[in-house]
Amino acid sequence: MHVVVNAAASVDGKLSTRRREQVKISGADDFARVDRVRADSDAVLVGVGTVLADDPHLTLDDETYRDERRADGRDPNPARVVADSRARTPTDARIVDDAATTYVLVSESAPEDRVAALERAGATVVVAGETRVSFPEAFAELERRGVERTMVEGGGEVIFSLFEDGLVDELSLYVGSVVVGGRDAPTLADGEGFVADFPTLDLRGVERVDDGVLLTYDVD
Ligand SMILES: NC(=O)c1ccc[n+]([C@@H]2O[C@H](COP(=O)([O-])OP(=O)(O)OC[C@H]3O[C@@H](n4cnc5c(N)ncnc54)[C@H](O)[C@@H]3O)[C@@H](O)[C@H]2O)c1
Ligand SMILES: Nc1nc(=O)c(N)c(NC[C@H](O)[C@H](O)[C@H](O)COP(=O)(O)O)[nH]1
Repeated sequence: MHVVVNAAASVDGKLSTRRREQVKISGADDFARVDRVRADSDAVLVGVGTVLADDPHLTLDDETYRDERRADGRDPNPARVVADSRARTPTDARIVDDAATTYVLVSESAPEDRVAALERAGATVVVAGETRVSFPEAFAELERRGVERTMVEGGGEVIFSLFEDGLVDELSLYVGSVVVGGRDAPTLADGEGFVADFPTLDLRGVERVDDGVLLTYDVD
């Protein structure tokens, strides 16, 4: 599985506020770039924290990208994937609607009634890991279902885990010209944090976009 992480952070590295309320960090050009990266992916993944905070739809905004994909014999929108160990995704979340295939990755500890409710709402549930989603296992299953390229749109807990598992191939970080602050505000990589063996990156590009900077990296 090729994994591309994309996020937008404030200059102080925050993805949202201490209240976990969404902040519009990207401008129009960056959101247009995000749409292109989505269009080039088989799936777009977020954590359930992002679903509960932002209720994202994760489909393509630009109809021409859907037309391109149809012409290539692909689904018009990439699949949507939620990492959701305990199946907390609300059945009326926008990510569960019928605009695209939705996979909910859960652990063996997910309550059966929640799993059944998500399946009834049209989601495909993939069980991987005992108490927390195991990304290596879940990605192997997604690959069996034809997902070879996944874009990850956050949040900080999921991004940290993917770095911890050594699964990230590329990172695009848009740094917006704003200060959010807050010691408890989500950052690009939260989780437990590393104390040694920090993942290192190769800086591939630096580009001014809107009034911020787009940094692109390959992960070693
Ligand atoms: N600026 C951006 O680019 C951007 C992008 C996405 C989210 N956000 C913000 O980030 C916040 C949400 O991020 P978050 O860090 O709270 O949540 P998250 O989206 O990273 O989801 C975390 C949840 O995912 C589930 N999960 C399942 N398996 C996991 C695993 N192996 N490792 C880690 N988590 C696993 C757990 O239930 C966990 O609570 C919101 O405030 C949102 O607005 C910002
Ligand atoms: N690239 C980016 N720039 C931002 O400034 C910001 N706040 C997000 N946040 C990611 C988050 O999950 C968003 O909610 C989805 O990018 C919305 O996706 P939809 O339009 O609903 O498909 N992402």
